[in-house]
Amino acid sequence: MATANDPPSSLSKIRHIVLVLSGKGGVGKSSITTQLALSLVQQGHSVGVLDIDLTGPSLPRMFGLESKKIHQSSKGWVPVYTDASKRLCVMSIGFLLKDRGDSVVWRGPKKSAMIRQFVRDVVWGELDYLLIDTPPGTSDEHISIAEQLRDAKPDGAVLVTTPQAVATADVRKELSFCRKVGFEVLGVVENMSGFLCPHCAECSHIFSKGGGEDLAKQYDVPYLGAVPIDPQFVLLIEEQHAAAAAEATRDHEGTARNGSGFSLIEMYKTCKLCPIFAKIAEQIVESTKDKIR
Ligand SMILES: Nc1ncnc2c1ncn2[C@@H]1O[C@H](COP(=O)(O)OP(=O)(O)OP(=O)(O)O)[C@@H](O)[C@H]1O
Ligand code: SF4
Repeated sequence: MATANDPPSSLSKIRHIVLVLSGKGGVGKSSITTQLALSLVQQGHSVGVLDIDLTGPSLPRMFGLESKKIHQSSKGWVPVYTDASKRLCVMSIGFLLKDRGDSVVWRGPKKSAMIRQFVRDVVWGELDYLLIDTPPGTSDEHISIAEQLRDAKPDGAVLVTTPQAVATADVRKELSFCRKVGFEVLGVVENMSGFLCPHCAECSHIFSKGGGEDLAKQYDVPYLGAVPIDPQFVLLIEEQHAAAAAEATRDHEGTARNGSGFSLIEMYKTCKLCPIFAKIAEQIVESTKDKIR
């Protein structure tokens, strides 16, 4: 018989659970989660992505799924699949809002209840990786997810920072949070580490550099790599957004639907950040391969 301490059965067929955290907002946590998911899928893994940023959910847009809604099955909420191959699915509060512009202004208990539902009532099925994208800082959402995952043995957390001292200072708080709640730190990623010129692929370090690597050394945690700002990645997301909007309009008008033809998984292969993330994903696979949940 299941007891209160048993891990949620919704997570029982998930091999690895990895959280993505950052101390500061806007450092690119959702972009990192998205690209990590795409890289893991390209390497043959099945991936689910849970967005617990309840006040600023950006994953539906990142994955071109803004017009999608969640379906309820007899077993619970069915996440949204990005394509017919069913290798990548996403769950976000963004799919539950009536209007994309609706804001979520909730106190702690309501947020905790929502996160509990996201962990327990989603039909994730069999997955190699569940990536959990969190809001910045160490807020109600973080405490709730730590409580919900207490018995589910998550593999650990990836911390995202930008190179500047102000961002790395905030990541220190995140490191201390991970230690308090028992999340292993799988590594630090330094995002927005230089600017990739779209013309010649030269990387200019417009901010300082090396803050993420220094932090990793100081705290004796793995450094997973530096990710430059790539304007092509922003264009890719915009292009996908336009394709998804056109598809939603066709649906609305009742035009025969054959999909937008845009596959983020395929298109991402053309992005200069793709090989960088392939290496980051390989390191995460290596560090989690012997962990059994
Ligand atoms: N390496 C990158 N190259 C190009 N654009 C990037 C990169 N990283 C992030 N961005 C862009 O910066 C913006 C903010 O990124 P993102 O939404 O991922 O940040 P976040 O840390 O998740 O924000 P929030 O604080 O809202 O959770 C987005 O428009 C994203 O496309
Ligand atoms: S990096 Fe090279 S190609 Fe890019 S803007 Fe500068 S000079 Fe021009």
